[in-house]
Amino acid sequence: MRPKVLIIDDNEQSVGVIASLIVNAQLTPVRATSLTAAQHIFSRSAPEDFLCAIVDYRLPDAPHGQAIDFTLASFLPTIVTTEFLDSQTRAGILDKDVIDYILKESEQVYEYLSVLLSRLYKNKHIGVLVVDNARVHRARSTALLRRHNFMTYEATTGQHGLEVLTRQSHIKLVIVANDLPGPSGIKMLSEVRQRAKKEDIAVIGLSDRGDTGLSARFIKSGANDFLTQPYGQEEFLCRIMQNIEYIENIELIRRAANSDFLTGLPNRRHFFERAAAALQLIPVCQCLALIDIDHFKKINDTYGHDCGDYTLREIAKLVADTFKQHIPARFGGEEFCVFMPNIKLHTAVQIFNDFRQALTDIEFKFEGQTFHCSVSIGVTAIEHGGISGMLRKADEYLYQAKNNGRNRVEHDPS
Ligand SMILES: Nc1nc2c(ncn2[C@@H]2O[C@H](COP(=O)(O)OP(=O)(O)OP(=O)(O)O)[C@@H](O)[C@H]2O)c(=O)[nH]1
Repeated sequence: MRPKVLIIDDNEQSVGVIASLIVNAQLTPVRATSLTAAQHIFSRSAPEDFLCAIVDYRLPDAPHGQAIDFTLASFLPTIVTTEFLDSQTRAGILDKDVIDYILKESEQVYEYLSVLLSRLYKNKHIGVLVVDNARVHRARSTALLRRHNFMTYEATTGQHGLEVLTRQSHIKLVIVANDLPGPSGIKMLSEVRQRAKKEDIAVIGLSDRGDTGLSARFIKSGANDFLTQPYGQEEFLCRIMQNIEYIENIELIRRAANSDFLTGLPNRRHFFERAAAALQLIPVCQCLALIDIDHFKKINDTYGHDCGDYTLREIAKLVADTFKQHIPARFGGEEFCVFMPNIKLHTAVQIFNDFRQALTDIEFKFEGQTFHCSVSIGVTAIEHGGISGMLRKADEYLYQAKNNGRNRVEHDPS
């Protein structure tokens, strides 16, 4: 079920815009035009159904932000919208532990709201580790992070922090103070950098206002960013968002660079990297197979190119599923490749024969047409010449499989 977002606002126009943003973020808007209506809706729902609430500061039955108190008391992460904002109101809103406030003054502000919503949703799966010996500082940082739906972890020493990092692979950001019992925060940072690059785990160093050299030391030692204490809540959260988005963008770029556009399988370049690394790790008992769809041109010619694309995607799903323990890839055109580390030839040949048989049994359906497909496969376990040598050998067997009538597996002599 899609999480819900409670909108408490009596302005039809802004409710319309906010509701469509919520729908675009794949969430479900639930509307209330007053505090009383919101209380009624909420009394009939489970709090965990809601991702957050978007609350107008001034409502007919709650003119001074009382609706904000209600959503916060109901443990709903709250975003405040307002048409006016003097410094006293702003301070009052920020005092209330809200996620953020949005001034309803331009379309760009609604764009920011949309970013905020999708972040709240994504943050649920992101871990942030706070390493600080000062309990008050730790508590403040984790409270702010939890308000934004992050999973938070705390450590009082660098060693403890490294242990947490080892156990929790979803930690993407570490906030570390320098002054820790035992080795310093900078020492911990250099240990983190031996395990993970800046693009994999972001580190923000905490520096004191009086110590200007510390922030530079953090950056030179591999930190992505630094924060000077005492920090404002808005600055803190902007830095967190910026660093998390940096990690996510790199991940997106990496995924795009490593995968085949049509099928989502790893591409040829990525395959070479992974297979070569696996071969180096265990240089014996490796198998490599080339899988080629039979008479694929006929599918394109008979049912059209879109049907050809559909067939490639369907077969790729089967390849990904069957060989998820191994290293599969789309090599280009109608050819797939699988590298199997640590397997005997006869076991690999059995797996490929089962795969070939399973594929011939599938009835492909595309725009009212039904048809069957088959594949020819060449398998080798001869590691001579590295991955390129194995590919040449597998290609020879694939050629034999095509010549011997297709829909078959040819391999090294047993
Ligand atoms: N739809 C679609 N077709 C592709 C794609 N890449 C390559 N092809 C087509 O795949 C076909 C491959 O044809 P051939 O090399 O003659 O091989 P085949 O028809 O499978 O015959 P055999 O391999 O000898 O069994 C060509 O018509 C290419 O245009 C793609 O991404 N999408």
